[in-house]
Amino acid sequence: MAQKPHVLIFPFPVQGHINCMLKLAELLCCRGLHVTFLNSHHIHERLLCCTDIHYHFSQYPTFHFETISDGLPADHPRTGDRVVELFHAVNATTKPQFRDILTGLQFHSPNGRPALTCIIADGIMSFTVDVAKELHIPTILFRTVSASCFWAFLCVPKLLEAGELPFNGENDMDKLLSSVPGLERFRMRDLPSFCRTSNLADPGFQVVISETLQNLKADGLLLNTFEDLEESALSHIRTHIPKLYTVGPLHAHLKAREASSPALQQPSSSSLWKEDRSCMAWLDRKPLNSVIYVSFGSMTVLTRNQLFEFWHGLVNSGKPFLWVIRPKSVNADGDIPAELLEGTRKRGYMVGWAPQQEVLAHPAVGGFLTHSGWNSTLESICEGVPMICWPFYADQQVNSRLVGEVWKVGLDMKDTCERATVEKMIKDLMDVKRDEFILCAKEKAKLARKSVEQAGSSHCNLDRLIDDINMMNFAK
Ligand SMILES: O=c1ccn([C@@H]2O[C@H](COP(=O)(O)OP(=O)(O)O[C@H]3O[C@H](CO)[C@@H](O)[C@H](O)[C@H]3O)[C@@H](O)[C@H]2O)c(=O)[nH]1
Ligand SMILES: C[C@H]1CC[C@@H]2C(C(=O)O)=CO[C@@H](O)[C@@H]21
Repeated sequence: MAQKPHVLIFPFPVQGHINCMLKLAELLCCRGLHVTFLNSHHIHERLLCCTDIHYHFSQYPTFHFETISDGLPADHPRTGDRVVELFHAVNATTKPQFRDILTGLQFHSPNGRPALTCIIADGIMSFTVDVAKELHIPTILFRTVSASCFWAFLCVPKLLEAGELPFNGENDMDKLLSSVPGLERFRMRDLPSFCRTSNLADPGFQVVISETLQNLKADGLLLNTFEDLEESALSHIRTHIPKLYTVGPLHAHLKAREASSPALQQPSSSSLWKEDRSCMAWLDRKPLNSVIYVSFGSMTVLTRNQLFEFWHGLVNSGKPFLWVIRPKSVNADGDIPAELLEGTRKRGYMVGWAPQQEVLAHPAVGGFLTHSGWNSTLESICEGVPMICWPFYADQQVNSRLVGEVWKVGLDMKDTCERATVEKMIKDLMDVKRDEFILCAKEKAKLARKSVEQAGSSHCNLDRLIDDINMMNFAK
């Protein structure tokens, strides 16, 4: 009998990409596939120190970790404002090492793993396709952003042709885009932050656009979304990439799988910071739907002014709040006004990192003030928790527009965090307009659950992906 396929999964080395690609890895292992998960040394050390990931994955004899350099020194902050440095380092250092690793895995390895069948690599590292092609290994790319964001990136050449880009200052920020199908509900303000430059040679802009166009060369594209959520963007993408697999929300997909297989362990954390679980006991003492949960993800950095505007807004809203302030995520020190300390002592709770999925599932949580990272957005949708969005960078500007304007499951606070706005939006989300948001949020949560159940679209698409990988294995 033929051996099971062997897939190399290779994420871009940041938290938001690791989380969903590990879930995919686990889903493939559940189906008996061999998976080698290629982490940066830096990420891997952090996972080992903050989680029980090794123990968790030891339940899958077909799973293996390998590591590679990300090219940056250990003390580099790897934050969103410095992501271009990470791109350059990966290209200069990781890319040549990747070729060596792939060559090593091309044939049966001494520890019994079969030769590689295919690669599932992060779509922001399209060099993987070129290296794999040289070795005749098929590659499916996994882009970890929303389909809508991916579509917006794909449309950039058309937006340039039509003169809607490049960005020409703050004037046209609120005009609806009109030249490209599928972007009718988006303004310049809602395009990925990398588009906010008049310099077409800007390194951030260059990287994401050229990477997106390179994605068309792969043998398929995986997205962490589901058909009912982003129908329009998906149908447009399919005109360029017919082999498209929507298998999300991956965290819910894995949860559903685990619920139906009692032998499997509960999901494991893949956090790069130690989760402070004391917030769960704090939530247990709060009334139903009363708490606003605040987190800006793993890459956002706040100025002192932004920190204090949010803080005043939260305290002035009068609502209990649970706020994740990641270590080293605020560019500020100095004194804290007494009224903020007092308001926090009465109603607030702060942690350095939280078990976010559990927090969002807690009955006391009534709203989420988020940076609109795609994982956070999907996690909130799955729990039916309405959002206030304050996008920081990259795809987040697109996601927050989806939340506020397309799905109507919350409010888009984009480009301001003035304290009065924060206070008003919290009151609107938690009280004044709560019913309308909850109605839409519950509906989306239902659709998300349906997509990952037996016969749901994401469930079927995962089957199709595995069938296609099996075909690649036979053709090897
Ligand atoms: O206290 C916390 C805060 C976050 N998380 C988890 O960390 C992940 C954060 O991911 P995401 O919400 O996507 O944000 P980023 O960390 O900022 O992720 C990067 O990757 C995402 C996927 O491409 C992009 O959408 C973002 O813009 C990009 O910054 C989520 O799974 C959260 O559950 C925790 O477990 N505990
Ligand atoms: C690290 C960030 C820059 C590009 C990546 C991305 C993408 O388009 O794939 C969007 O936001 C972040 O997840 C990534």
